[in-house]
Amino acid sequence: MAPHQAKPAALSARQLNFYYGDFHALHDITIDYPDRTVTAMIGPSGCGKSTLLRVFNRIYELYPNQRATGEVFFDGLNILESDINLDVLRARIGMVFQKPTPFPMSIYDNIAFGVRLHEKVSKADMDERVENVLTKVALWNEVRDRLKAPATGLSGGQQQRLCIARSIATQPEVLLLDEPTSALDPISTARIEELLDELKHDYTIAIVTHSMQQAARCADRVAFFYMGRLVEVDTADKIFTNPKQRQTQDYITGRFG
Ligand SMILES: Nc1ncnc2c1ncn2[C@@H]1O[C@H](COP(=O)(O)OP(=O)(O)OP(=O)(O)O)[C@@H](O)[C@H]1O
Repeated sequence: MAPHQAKPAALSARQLNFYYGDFHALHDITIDYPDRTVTAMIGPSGCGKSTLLRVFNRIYELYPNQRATGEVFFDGLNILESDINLDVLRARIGMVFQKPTPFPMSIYDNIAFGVRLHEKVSKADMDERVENVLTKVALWNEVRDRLKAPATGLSGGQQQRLCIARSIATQPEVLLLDEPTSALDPISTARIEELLDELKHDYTIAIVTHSMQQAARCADRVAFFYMGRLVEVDTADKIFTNPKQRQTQDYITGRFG
């Protein structure tokens, strides 16, 4: 691939609208998430960042009166179509939430649980899978001697790395991260940011963040949202040095939000 050739989109929304009952939360969102790229989603509280992430794995369908219109393409399919297998979709598009959400089970089983739902894996292969993903998230050395201990005994930063490990254990193609470091100390935050840099070689990543510094450090592309609309999306460099829209400029320089 030539250095400046655009990467194909792993995930694309087209004319996407989202409603909480009568409230129209997302307006005509059209955006591409290029393959194996980190896209940060920024914007003031309530602008719709988390709502958009929740559309991408159709988690909103667990709640009544929430609906999306438009199209979201993933691997050639519109994933908003009704005949999509949601278990498979959620294994292929993994999500990590703001607060670490380990299952109330052992460190090992936190990872093995999701894998067992989707695949028949021998004990030896499962052991290898667990070691592999824990190594990827730089947690293996910290937990290798207590894999059978409850995950809830880990620190917040370790729990969040475990949740990322759990998401990648089912070998997704896309990772959705909703403010994954907002509850973490600076050292755990730095480790997760380093991790994103590693993971983007294998996964397409969309991360919601309130930290401009984090977006600048981690993201290849940045999308700025305001009041349910996508104002602009561009390379991180352009958004932070020369955005096209005045609203973006105002937001990144702290004039509002
Ligand atoms: N369950 C819900 N029912 C009704 N309205 C909702 C619901 N969840 C979110 N909203 C509204 O949808 C809009 C977008 O919310 P969303 O959580 O996506 O914003 P956000 O940009 O992620 O905000 P934050 O940065 O504070 O997390 C807001 O106006 C919010 O009040």
